[in-house]
Amino acid sequence: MDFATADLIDDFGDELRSCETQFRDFGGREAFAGRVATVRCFRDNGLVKKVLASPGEGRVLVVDGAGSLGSALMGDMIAASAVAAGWSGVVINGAVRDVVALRGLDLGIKALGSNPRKSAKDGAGALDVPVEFGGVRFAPGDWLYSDADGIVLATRDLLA
Ligand SMILES: O=C([O-])CC(=O)C(=O)O
Repeated sequence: MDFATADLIDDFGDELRSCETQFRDFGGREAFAGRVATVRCFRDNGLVKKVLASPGEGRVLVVDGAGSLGSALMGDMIAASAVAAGWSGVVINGAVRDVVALRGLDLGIKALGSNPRKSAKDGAGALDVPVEFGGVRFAPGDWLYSDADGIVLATRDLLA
């Protein structure tokens, strides 16, 4: 997959949404793209764990953790299961942990920061609902493109 988000913005302009959140890159894959699946949760990663263990088919999981840095919503075990299941990337409006190990995984990972504390696993939250942060709405089925410059969203596959 060969793209730059800056070029996509130049080429497609107002058709695209771009996220204002200043994420950090934690994964071994700097550029990633795919259709969006979503989870909304708060300091509970039961749903994140379940979804990332199911077939990813090249998609990107967008997790709205309400911006909480109080506990990690993904660590190296869950991230490794995402690689094995064929996910392209994970965007987390929240924290991760096992930062050193995450760097070695062939997965795009953007998150706000890290916290060694783990989250609850009750599975509280919602699956495949539209979520909003950084001034943009992430809807299931959208196309997401992410690289070092940031994240852009489209309603269709811009690279097709
Ligand atoms: O289990 C968790 O909550 C997160 C974690 O540490 C992992 O994915 O390895």
